[in-house]
Amino acid sequence: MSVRDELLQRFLDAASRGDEEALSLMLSQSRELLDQRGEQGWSALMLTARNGHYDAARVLLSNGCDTSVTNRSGQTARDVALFWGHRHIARLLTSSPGHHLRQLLPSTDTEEPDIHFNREILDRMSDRRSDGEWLASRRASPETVFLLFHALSPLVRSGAEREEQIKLCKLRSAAVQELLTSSRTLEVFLGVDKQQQQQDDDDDGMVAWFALSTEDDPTQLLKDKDPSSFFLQEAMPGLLRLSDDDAGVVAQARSVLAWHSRYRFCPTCGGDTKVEEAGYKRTCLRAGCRSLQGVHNTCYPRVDPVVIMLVLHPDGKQCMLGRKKIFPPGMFSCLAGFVEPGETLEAAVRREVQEESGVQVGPVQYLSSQAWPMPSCLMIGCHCVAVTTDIKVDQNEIEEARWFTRQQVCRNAALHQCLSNGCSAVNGCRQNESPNS
Ligand SMILES: NC(=O)c1ccc[n+]([C@@H]2O[C@H](COP(=O)([O-])OP(=O)(O)OC[C@H]3O[C@@H](n4cnc5c(N)ncnc54)[C@H](O)[C@@H]3O)[C@@H](O)[C@H]2O)c1
Ligand SMILES: [Mg+2]
Ligand SMILES: [Mg+2]
Ligand SMILES: [Mg+2]
Ligand SMILES: [Zn+2]
Repeated sequence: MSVRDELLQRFLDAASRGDEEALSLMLSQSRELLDQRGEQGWSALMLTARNGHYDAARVLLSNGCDTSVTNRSGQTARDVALFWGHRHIARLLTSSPGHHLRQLLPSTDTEEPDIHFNREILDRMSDRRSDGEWLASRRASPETVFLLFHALSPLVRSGAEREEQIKLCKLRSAAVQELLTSSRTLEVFLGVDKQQQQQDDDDDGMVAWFALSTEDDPTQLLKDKDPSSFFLQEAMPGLLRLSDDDAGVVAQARSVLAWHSRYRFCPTCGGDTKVEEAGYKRTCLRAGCRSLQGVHNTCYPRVDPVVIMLVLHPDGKQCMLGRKKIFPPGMFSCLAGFVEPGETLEAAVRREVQEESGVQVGPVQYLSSQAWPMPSCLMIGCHCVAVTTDIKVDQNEIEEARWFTRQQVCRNAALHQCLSNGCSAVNGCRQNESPNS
């Protein structure tokens, strides 16, 4: 027997006996022993699992041994532990695969980021939605703010400070009298100004905000109200040009209005509906409809959960970005996809990444979320770590996906910033550079 073989035999014997001290000492002198295998392909970890030596198994794990290897019968150390009835060791080995991958996930101990569409300047005061008297008094108050929408586009004007920025037109009661009484107007109570609320806790002092959606031809409306105002043409990237305060209000208003525009009839029986709760409910008008018995989510504004994930390479130095065919040239983004019924966020992340890029994902970690009012998604941002690295895009949805280094992404972060601030040169920026350039 060679010196090497003799050393390996002594190492495997120590594992069989559960001699932690001997294992630690031998590993400190000769690390390559860790995953070496002896007769029938048995590793030291398998031998500790066979003989129920929990602490010795932990010594091997803390040295980073590979839990996925199998012996000649195709068993992993966990299989061996289960076969011999050592369930505590099997549990130890269950929590270990992917442990080193989990360490690649960033710390979750960070502040909630200030993301476009997420700022809430209004207290929604949902308890007031059925208080007709109070709503009528707010509607009539000269302080009340009305936002006007047509075909889901808000009425805006150019920002004073920066040319690329746009501002919501905040109309007062006198300017919208006609609209308020028109059957072609839909009204949604959005809430009251949080800042004003803090200064003045008298109910009448509250500054209420409403969204009004009009079916009327906007040309005439604009001429009457404010000649410098206009209905925003395209939601993307138009809505990115709003300030964070305005964007938060639009996220709420646009999502609710989009729901009204798509759910005019009862989803249960197809009957006509009436709007209730200040724009937050549609109730079926057909007597006997099942939706009138008990509480049904079909009567309330819908939100579609979508996972959006940054896939980290197992080397910890790269991440995956992809591009859809419909993206402007040069634009890459995180992969994303709708959560399906009966699915957890983690499962949705793994499935969408696999479908779109062919890459298998291990650990998944939630980061933060974003309201996405096109028309009404909740983007659920996650980090995850890949356990395979070969990319094979689905070709239907994703045209290309690649691994990018940290430097490549950082170089383009400035461009992203530029996009989220509503840079007027967005198209130029996106076309001129890609994360790979
Ligand atoms: N990086 C991004 O891709 C990104 C960024 C910001 C926002 N979003 C939003 O996320 C949403 C989902 O992303 P995706 O398009 O990659 O999803 P996806 O990968 O699940 O694919 C979309 C397709 O899934 C089907 N689908 C399944 N459930 C659906 C549902 N509830 N509504 C609509 N279609 C459904 C449709 O065929 C649709 O074409 C998009 O609407 C987009 O507005 C995506
Ligand atoms: Mg997708
Ligand atoms: Mg998909
Ligand atoms: Mg999908
Ligand atoms: Zn019905």
